[in-house]
Amino acid sequence: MSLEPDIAELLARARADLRMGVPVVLSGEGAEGGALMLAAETLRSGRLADLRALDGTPALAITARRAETLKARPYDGDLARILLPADADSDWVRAVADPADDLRAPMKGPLVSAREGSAGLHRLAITLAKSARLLPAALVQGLADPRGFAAENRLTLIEAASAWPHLSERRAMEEVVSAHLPTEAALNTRLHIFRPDDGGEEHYAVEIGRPDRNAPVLARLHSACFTGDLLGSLKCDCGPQLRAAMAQMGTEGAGVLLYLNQEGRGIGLANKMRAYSLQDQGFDTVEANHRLGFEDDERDFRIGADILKALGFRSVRLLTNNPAKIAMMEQTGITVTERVPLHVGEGEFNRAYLATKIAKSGHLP
Ligand SMILES: Nc1nc2c(ncn2[C@@H]2O[C@H](COP(=O)(O)OP(=O)(O)OP(=O)(O)O)[C@@H](O)[C@H]2O)c(=O)[nH]1
Ligand SMILES: [Zn+2]
Repeated sequence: MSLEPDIAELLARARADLRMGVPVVLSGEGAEGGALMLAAETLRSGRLADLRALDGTPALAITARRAETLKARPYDGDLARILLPADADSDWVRAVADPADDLRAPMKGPLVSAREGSAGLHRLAITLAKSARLLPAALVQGLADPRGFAAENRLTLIEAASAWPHLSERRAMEEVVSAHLPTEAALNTRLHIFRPDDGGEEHYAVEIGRPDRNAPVLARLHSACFTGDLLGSLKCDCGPQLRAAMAQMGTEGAGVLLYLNQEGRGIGLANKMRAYSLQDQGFDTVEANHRLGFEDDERDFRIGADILKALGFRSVRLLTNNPAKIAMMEQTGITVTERVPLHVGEGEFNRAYLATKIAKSGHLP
């Protein structure tokens, strides 16, 4: 065992740095060279000035989704590298990253995208910003000697070759603790806390009764929704779905509800509120995610399968209207013997949202 942090620990550190507005150094493979990155959302003018003092032209990396709204050319497929104009300040960078004022001030360009050179480190920078639950946009400046630069400035150094496999794989979920928790749905309820070893989000399993591990269990993969679950928001159906799922498990005497901390379909609460604000401007739930630069669903349901396996389950009767959840369960080795529909809580304020999910996100009516 070494005292040095491993790549998982370095990535956790990099996420915290980016959320504070501290730069992170990236080191690529071969022709990719090295780069300094700053998340667009937390960029401060002093740091932008320091970045400009380095050699070369910085690029603002944005996703192809965001580029589409801005009419910028995504020569790199899934992303565009916008060359930073000489007079651009931190407000300009944030305005490119954040669609809040798109309708009021649509002209940010002309935006010129880079064509030459590698976009590998720009892709890594966007992925890191996303995994820090920030807007998916980052300023990237090439560095000739990433190792030396990181050591000299005491910055976190991320090697692309070791980071990529870690960013696409899941960490093992360890159960930290469980305890009895009588609930309205069932007196015999147990709450299990699961934690990955990379400083990532904890997720919870609510076990109702003592389900047979050798038979399909009535299960629900619930994604955190602070607004719906806790505040009683009428914009979605999450709160009623959470309570109806637990009530059905209580009535049947057994079930397991996984409460996955993937707020806002995996973009985090701040970004979800940005999406809500775009919805107030007339965009639907899918369009709002795209304008922010995200895919419509950034969740990884395989985490739910991992937790089910850790609890000893192999097959489920899944309470859902979302076929993507069933597909991901099956891919991860959990058999879905039955889909149990869960239609509750439709009303005046979420009718259009639920219709959009059926029309655009493949949800079953
Ligand atoms: N980005 C974004 N997330 C939302 C919005 N409304 C609700 N959410 C999030 O969506 C997640 C719930 O997803 P749902 O689509 O209701 O449910 P599902 O889990 O895909 O499918 P079901 O199993 O059928 O309920 C929660 O994480 C909510 O925070 C929205 O307008 N934008
Ligand atoms: Zn909700």
